[in-house]
Amino acid sequence: MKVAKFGGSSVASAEQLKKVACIIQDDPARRVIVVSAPGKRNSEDVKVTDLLINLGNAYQVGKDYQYELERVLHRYQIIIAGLQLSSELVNTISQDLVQVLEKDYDIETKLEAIKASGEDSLAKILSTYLISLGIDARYLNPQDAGIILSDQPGSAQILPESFEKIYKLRKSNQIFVIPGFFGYTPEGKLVTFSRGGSDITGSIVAAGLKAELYENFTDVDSVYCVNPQIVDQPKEITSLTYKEMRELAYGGFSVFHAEALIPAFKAKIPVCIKNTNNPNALGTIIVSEKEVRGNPVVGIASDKGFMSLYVSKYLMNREVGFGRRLLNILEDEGISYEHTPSGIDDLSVVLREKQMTPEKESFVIERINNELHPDLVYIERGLALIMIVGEEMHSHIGTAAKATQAFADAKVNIEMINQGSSEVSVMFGIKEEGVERAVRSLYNAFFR
Ligand SMILES: Nc1ncnc2c1ncn2[C@@H]1O[C@H](COP(=O)(O)OP(=O)(O)O)[C@@H](O)[C@H]1O
Ligand SMILES: N[C@@H](CC(=O)OP(=O)(O)O)C(=O)O
Repeated sequence: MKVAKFGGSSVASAEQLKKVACIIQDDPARRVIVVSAPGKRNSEDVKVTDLLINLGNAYQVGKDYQYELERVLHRYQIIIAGLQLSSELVNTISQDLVQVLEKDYDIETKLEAIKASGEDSLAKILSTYLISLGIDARYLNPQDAGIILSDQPGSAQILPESFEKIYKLRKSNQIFVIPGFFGYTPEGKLVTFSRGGSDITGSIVAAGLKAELYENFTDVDSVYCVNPQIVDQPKEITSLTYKEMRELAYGGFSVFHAEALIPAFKAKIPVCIKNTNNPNALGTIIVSEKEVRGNPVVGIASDKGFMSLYVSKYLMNREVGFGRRLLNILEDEGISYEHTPSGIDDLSVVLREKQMTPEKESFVIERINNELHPDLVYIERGLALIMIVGEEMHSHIGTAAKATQAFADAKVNIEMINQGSSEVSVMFGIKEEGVERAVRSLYNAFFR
């Protein structure tokens, strides 16, 4: 049994959904299908999830939301017409959405339900289409599938009791179409994962079903060793380990959600990234262990939007509890941190920039000054992280030297370096404006 997840680009139009139906029909083992909401049809287009967020925002501020509602419904209308399905389906979807808007939910749950309706409606459209082709398919709500999540709206996490429930779906011979991106708390409240979270649903369902394979269909032939938007036609990665993919996804390989690997990894389910527009291409397979490749670096990931909180105090190394008290101040503000490169008398805390609003920033700085009495404290915004990743790095001499030379060649200053103790990755912090130059130079050093 295989679980196939189709991302937003794969379900963006009737033409794409026809390809999806062919892929499902091509392999009888593809028994559970997870779908995203319709994504962009071209670079100027808007994802349905973003249209729904606009609709929710209009509703929340008490604005007339008819325009936003029409834009969402129009996307479904053209898909439904293109698949030659009854226009009744548009009415049902429209009624469902209006019902969510009118229901007596608290505002947070309502916004979550509006956001999740993109996946839900698309799953209904695809299952209806598959039935029209004579396939024994059925829409399955995540609650009925057994997807039970923690009560963290917008960043929910799977609860362990889910997996046993999902396993029961094996009994059926029908093809299930499950909407991705959301689930329910044990109390029955709808909650979503973070953005891009349909990948997580697919991984959870594959783990629960103990599937032989989790196929993740997207719009590229494989995972490339570097973002194809930065380097033209980069080398394809045929196989990589869960650990490598986890690091690369975290580092900015947006092709797969950074949190999506854990369920598949724990259940030892191989993951394959494939192209809906070219399903015969081999794709990229993600497994526990792979053969020795010879190149210590498998991929180079980059991401913008970080900042560093720098704190310096003479004899910091001897002050018991300094780090804990600093991190406590961030915890009190609900801020999570990514890395903490440190020296003898100084410590930097690297954070996602959007967490630190200007109000939080002045409050945090004031508390650090009052409670920790540092010699110096400042914030540097506009940072990017670049990660070079590869399981073979630990047995290769000179990888970091080659990387730092590549930064020098690109005339990019390295602000910080962090090598994880597992030696699967080395992370470099630089100013955002140097990212593309540095990534191209690293690509030349390791792959050309
Ligand atoms: N290293 C990489 N390899 C392949 N694709 C990448 C990589 N880094 C970023 N991407 C981007 O990820 C996109 C696919 O992810 P996404 O847009 O989330 O797909 P989907 O619509 O299937 O969910 C690709 O079109 C590509 O531009
Ligand atoms: N539709 C949701 C979830 C998702 O996974 O989408 P996509 O497959 O287009 O990344 C989002 O846009 O965040």
